[in-house]
Amino acid sequence: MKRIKLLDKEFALTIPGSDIKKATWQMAEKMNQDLKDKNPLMVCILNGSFMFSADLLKLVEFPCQISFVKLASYEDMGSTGTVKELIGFNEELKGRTVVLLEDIVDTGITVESCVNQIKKTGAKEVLVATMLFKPAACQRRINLDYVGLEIPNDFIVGYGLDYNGYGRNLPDIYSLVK
Ligand SMILES: O=P(O)(O)OC[C@H]1O[C@H](OP(=O)(O)OP(=O)(O)O)[C@H](O)[C@@H]1O
Ligand SMILES: Nc1nc2[nH]cnc2c(=O)[nH]1
Repeated sequence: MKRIKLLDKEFALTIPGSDIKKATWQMAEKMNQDLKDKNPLMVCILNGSFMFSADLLKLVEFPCQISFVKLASYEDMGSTGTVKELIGFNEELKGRTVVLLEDIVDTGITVESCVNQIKKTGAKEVLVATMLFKPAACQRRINLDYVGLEIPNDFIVGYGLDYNGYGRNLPDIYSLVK
């Protein structure tokens, strides 16, 4: 099993990029059926979702607008429990179908906070797409409309996810070696 070192921590390859690619195709296929007449606003939640959003959005075949928000709740290797909004929405969301694009739903705190905020704007519906989901870590009752891969409750890096800013560019996903 391939291993890498980022700062003081060691990580082992657990999800190859080929598995991520396959899951992305499957999500896009479902979205192409569900969203073709909805003219959605696709919202990439920065930073982590930049790679997933770019790969997914190249595969969508329906008309859509694309925007970005920047939220942060994770520090070092754990959730702080609060979501900081670093860059917010500037679009009119009233009456729109909004699709949030996340790299990972872990505790669910980030996505829950974002969905609640958008609902208050009068959006018609808010859908959530996440490449990765940790069911064993999730502390919130949230509806996930599109899930790429369910994963164990381990700290991971790669494909947008970082350890103190490092590792986001890796095309595969690596798990912390304890
Ligand atoms: O379900 P949760 O426990 O809320 O965790 C999920 C969030 O954690 C990561 O963001 P992070 O706060 O690390 O910011 P980043 O995207 O800039 O890395 C990830 O991109 C999600 O937005
Ligand atoms: N890097 C990283 N960020 C996260 N944000 C929420 N869960 C994780 C995780 O497992 N790894």
